[in-house]
Amino acid sequence: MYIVTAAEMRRLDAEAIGTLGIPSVVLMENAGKALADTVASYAARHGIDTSKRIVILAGKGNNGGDGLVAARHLNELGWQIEVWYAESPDRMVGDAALQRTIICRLGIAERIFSEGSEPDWSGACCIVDALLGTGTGGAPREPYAALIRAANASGLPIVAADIPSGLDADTGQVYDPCIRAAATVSFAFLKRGLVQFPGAGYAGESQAVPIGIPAVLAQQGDINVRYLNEDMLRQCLGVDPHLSRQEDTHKGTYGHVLIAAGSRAMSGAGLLSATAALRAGAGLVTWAVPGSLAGPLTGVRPELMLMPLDDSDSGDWSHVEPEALASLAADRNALVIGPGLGAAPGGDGASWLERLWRELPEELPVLLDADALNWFAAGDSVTWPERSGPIVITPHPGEMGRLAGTGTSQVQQDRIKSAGDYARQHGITVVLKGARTVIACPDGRIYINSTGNPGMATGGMGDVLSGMIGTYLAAGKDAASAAALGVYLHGVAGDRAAARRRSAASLLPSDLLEEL
Ligand SMILES: NC(=O)C1=CN([C@@H]2O[C@H](COP(=O)(O)OP(=O)(O)OC[C@H]3O[C@@H](n4cnc5c(N)ncnc54)[C@H](O)[C@@H]3O)[C@@H](O)[C@H]2O)[C@H](O)CC1
Ligand SMILES: [K+]
Repeated sequence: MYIVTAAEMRRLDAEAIGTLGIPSVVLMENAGKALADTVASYAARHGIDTSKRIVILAGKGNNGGDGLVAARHLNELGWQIEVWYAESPDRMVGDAALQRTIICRLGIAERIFSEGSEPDWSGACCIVDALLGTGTGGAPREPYAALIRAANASGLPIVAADIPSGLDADTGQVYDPCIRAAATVSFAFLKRGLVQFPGAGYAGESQAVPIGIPAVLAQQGDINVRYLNEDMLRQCLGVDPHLSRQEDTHKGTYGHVLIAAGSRAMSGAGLLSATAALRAGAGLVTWAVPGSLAGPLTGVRPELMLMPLDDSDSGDWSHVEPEALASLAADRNALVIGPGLGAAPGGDGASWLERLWRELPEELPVLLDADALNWFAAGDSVTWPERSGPIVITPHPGEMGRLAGTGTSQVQQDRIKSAGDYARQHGITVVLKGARTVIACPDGRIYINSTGNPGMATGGMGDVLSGMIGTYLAAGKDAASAAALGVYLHGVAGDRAAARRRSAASLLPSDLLEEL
């Protein structure tokens, strides 16, 4: 499923009309009919009393035109319709003006909004928001803003056409005000703003509906952001989300993961990551730890191979030589480094990592997480080493902000762009964690995850994810597939664990290990 920006949508729209010759009014008809169908199915599913009026809020652009088509189809169902224009409908042009003429001829009730005259919400059962769509720029101006505020204050369920009015279609940022929709029907393709927060929270249940723009246009048109679900994993990435195994395989088939993680205060981070690697299906997992921790950790997880590295009794990585870790990596299939490492060796973790790069096998896939990212970000160099093996990083927004030198809030303002730009510029795979994790590949492909829940916002969840992706890298999957598979299944495990506990709040990373 493709996810587009407003500009990409306009381009595809223009190609469908100009190159393929599909009349624009046909697209509008399909959009409006899909909007009416969504309203009807929403009303049926939620037991809405449709003997009351449906208020259709229409702007003067084509989004308003879609609303008028929906008004006509809902009128056909025998529902009471009242169209409220944000501004004089005489200002409508083209297809939208045509729809308005039809509405007039049908005698459907229409009013123009102004201060002091607003819909009688008490007589209404739901609202259709067809005020502003992808042709909008900036915060809604008056009188659109007042109408949006009034609609939100009505307490009625709102079904939005294409995007909730007031949402930035490209970034997921919301202007003040923004429609709080119960459902959003997005035409042809999902818009980026619907799958990134806070926008995703304003869109309610969102879905894309076909309106006659062939998907092949998106395929040919360099649209490289996709929604990550099982179909996408199978069809685009060629991976089996159920991880079925061939009979004729052995532990070597599934790879040997080396996890470099944990320090005295955060040994659990390493244990979670290494256990997740096992549960994700690794053939073998070696957990490298500062030597003075090895005693108490021996046997805590019998399947793990524990490899103590000389730490001069520090209990952390400050005195572990990178060359000692690199020598362990020699016959392993992937390295995960970062969870719970603690303070940087000699206060200069970047130099430590540089020494590590020099000694690591050139083709070994490496995943860097947590403290390893902070060590790198604190260094002078902003370039990642050139290696034949892939590099995957799994930052949360704070770590991403430090790496990119921009700060957390800038990252969050446009997560897709932040992760995408960094991946392309540095030639590495970026997993930007958070609600709707973004996976960005060096070749420009981007996947937005569809699984997971807010119960996963708790310390240790990232450690589980890094171990899982490490396993898929060790099993020979390319970086994009390993990252996408790990992120997707991590979310599925979180969703199952939350359902089993009947509580997201009480979810622990260890619960996910049981679900894997
Ligand atoms: N995707 C498709 O192929 C189809 C999409 N359709 C619908 O068309 C809209 C986009 O229509 P457009 O006319 O370009 O823009 P809008 O309806 O979003 O309205 C823009 C309208 O509002 C004015 N305006 C701009 N910014 C503001 C603002 N901040 N505040 C107030 N007013 C603003 C501007 O002057 C315009 O007049 C898309 O979302 C779909 O719903 C087609 O119907 C079917 C094909
Ligand atoms: K809208």
